[in-house]
Amino acid sequence: MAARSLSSPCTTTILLSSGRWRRTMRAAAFPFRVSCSAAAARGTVVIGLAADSGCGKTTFVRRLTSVLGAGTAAAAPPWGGNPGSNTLVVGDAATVICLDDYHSLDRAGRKERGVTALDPRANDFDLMYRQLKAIKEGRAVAKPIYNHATGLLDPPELITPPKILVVEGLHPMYDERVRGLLDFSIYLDISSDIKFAWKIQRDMAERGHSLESIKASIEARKPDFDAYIDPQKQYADAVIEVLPTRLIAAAAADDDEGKVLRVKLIMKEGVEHFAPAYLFDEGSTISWIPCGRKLSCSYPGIKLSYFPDTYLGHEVSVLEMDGKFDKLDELIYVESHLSNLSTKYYGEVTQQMLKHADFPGSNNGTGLFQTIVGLKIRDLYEQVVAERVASPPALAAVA
Ligand SMILES: Nc1ncnc2c1ncn2[C@@H]1O[C@H](COP(=O)(O)OP(=O)(O)O)[C@@H](O)[C@H]1O
Ligand SMILES: O=C(COP(=O)(O)O)[C@H](O)[C@H](O)COP(=O)(O)O
Repeated sequence: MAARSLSSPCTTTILLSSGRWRRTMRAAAFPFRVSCSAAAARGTVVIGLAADSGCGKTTFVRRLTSVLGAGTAAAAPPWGGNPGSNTLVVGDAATVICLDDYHSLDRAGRKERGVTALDPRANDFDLMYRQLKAIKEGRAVAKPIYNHATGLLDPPELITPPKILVVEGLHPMYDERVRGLLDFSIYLDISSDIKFAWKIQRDMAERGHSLESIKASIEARKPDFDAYIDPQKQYADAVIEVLPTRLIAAAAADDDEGKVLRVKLIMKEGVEHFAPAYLFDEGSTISWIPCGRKLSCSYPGIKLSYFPDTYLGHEVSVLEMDGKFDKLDELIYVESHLSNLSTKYYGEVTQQMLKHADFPGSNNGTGLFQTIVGLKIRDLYEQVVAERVASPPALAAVA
């Protein structure tokens, strides 16, 4: 079959995964010569998104790819790919890979050994590191696929270096070497009761699991979550923490099944290319109830806060929103009091939120802060590229 070039100008070698895949690759091969774009040759910017299962990674990724891929094709699986692929390609702007693809044990293997998917022994961090490093340096890789439908490891798929690579999953910040490749990292910290409500609703509705089996799986995973997933938040540049509301008395809030949320955007100070967003006055401590003539609020209202704090030993700025919006278009009133949003035009946050009003969390701080983080990531990428254009890396670094 004739070789096809995906794009020009630079041809790369493919970094294969294990010997097992090497054999599969020879048989199936990829019917094209692999190339990378000039932007990728300058180095891919790598973003890590960590959270436990059912904590909203997929939902965040949908908002993020909308911001990053504006004006390009909608996110789609790789060209000619495996239907079991977990990868999303957003034109040449961004690619999102799921780190579940680096499970070294399939579902049966985990069962046999009595380990969960959260246990590092069920994951191949050496391969994860080698392949992410290769992509960051502008080389394509043949990444394995973990098929969530079958629980098996499928033949690999080709990942060419995008401008922005988002790696989402359970462990993007667990391995020191992988962590060192991240240009920016986010952790979604969802308090237990809310996480359980989200996961139960998703796994029953979309995955056909029974309530009992979901509860059993949550219990079985808890020790590994505490040991291997939760500690990653100390490394995150931004943490989105989702907590029960403080606007309603605890008992009444429980009855409401966590429908009103208090959400914190915890932003590390001193991170290169990342200037934390703020409310009214940078560095000050503010508490603001915006409800009134310009913002409609039904019970229990909305409270926004902004303050400096320390988080796991780091200086941070925190934006907090408790409550929910009644009318999303009125969010512009709140947006106009926020600064350092990295928007390209007035009202871009509100426009993004309106565009995806049907996504979960669009009426509260989860959607608002995910959108803001998405804009900050776009801005970080643009700053990195501007710097590289001004001072290109040595050719040896990307060869
Ligand atoms: N901000 C949110 N508010 C309410 N429900 C949410 C929110 N984010 C996610 N969910 C729900 O939680 C479930 C899991 O979300 P998902 O994005 O699939 O998580 P993950 O990819 O981390 O497993 C989905 O059913 C989704 O609707
Ligand atoms: O923890 C996760 C990630 O899931 P999510 O996509 O919810 O973050 C899954 O349990 C494992 O990857 C195993 O998958 P399975 O249980 O399907 O074999």
